[in-house]
Amino acid sequence: MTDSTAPASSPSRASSAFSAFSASSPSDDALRALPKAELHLHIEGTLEPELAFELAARNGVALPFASVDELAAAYDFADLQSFLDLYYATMAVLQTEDDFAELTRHYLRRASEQGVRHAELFFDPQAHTARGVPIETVIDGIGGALDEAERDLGISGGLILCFLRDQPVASADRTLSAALTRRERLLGVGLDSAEVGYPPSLFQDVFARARAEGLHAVAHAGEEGPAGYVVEALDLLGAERIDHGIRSLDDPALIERLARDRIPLTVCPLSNQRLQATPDLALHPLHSLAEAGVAVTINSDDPAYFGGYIADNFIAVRDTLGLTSAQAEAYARTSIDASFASDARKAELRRELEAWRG
Ligand SMILES: Nc1ncnc2[nH]cnc12
Ligand SMILES: [Zn+2]
Repeated sequence: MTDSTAPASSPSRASSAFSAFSASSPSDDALRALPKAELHLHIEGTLEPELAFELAARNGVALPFASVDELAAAYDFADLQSFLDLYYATMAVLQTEDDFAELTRHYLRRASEQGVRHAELFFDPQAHTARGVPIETVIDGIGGALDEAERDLGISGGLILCFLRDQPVASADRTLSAALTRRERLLGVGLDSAEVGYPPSLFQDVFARARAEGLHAVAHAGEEGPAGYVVEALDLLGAERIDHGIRSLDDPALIERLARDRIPLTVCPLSNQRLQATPDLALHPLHSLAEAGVAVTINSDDPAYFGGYIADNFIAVRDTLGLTSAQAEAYARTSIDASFASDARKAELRRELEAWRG
């Protein structure tokens, strides 16, 4: 793999020392140390089997599996829906504010070890309120752990409330109203869950209301669904980033638009492999999107289920598609640029990236 596949923002310098660094293949440790922003991470998707069983026992919730090993063995998915069925069933163990805080603490500790310096966490409140868990319990638990991580680990970040697109629009509307009691905790809103048959257009009004509250807007689109859903997410929801978006490649005009308007795609290689959104990681379109000038970032989606956290995704990309140090740095820089961090925080993170290069 040569530098010709580097993302558009990849640096170029004349010095031979830099060129040697630039073309080298980074070690696992270097990829873990690479300062980066995680922009596509469902906090419920970080629930590891061990913690799921611990919380099940603590809360008296029955899991439909006899052991940690039996649960882990079920992580063999044919598509998005087969994953979602298990994902929603397992998260029933999350009941109290403490449970949500503990889940988030576990994730942020791991994220820190994987070089995450800024984390924008998706959460699915409707999956919890439907079980009788108040939305304040969810937001206060996750938000409290984020505050601790800022203090103890130096990780900045925030929360993005995702509407479940396979639930009625009226439920999304009620969820937004309820969440606005914690407005200061929210960075933005997103759209997730089963995609095909649930176009973004359904959620135009609720996204307009969220944007009027000053919230950022992102949306899953083009994971399993068509490129047309990406266009709808941009035109009708005002999405500032597209989560996944890999099917955009089916529409050359859309690719041109994404590149021209610098609309980031938060891509999740291991997820796409595990959910068969891409037939083989070696054929993943990550670098093709970057070569087309699209602002692409590497993320982990639901790492407890898909075999790896964010640095593991970088490592898997290196081992299958190839990844030079310059490319890794460029993907990390794009993640900082595409984040909703303040300009001051972005400047700090870019300095950390410079220091990583050495
Ligand atoms: N990959 C994914 N796509 C859509 N909804 C999700 N919820 C959690 N993970 C998801
Ligand atoms: Zn996702």
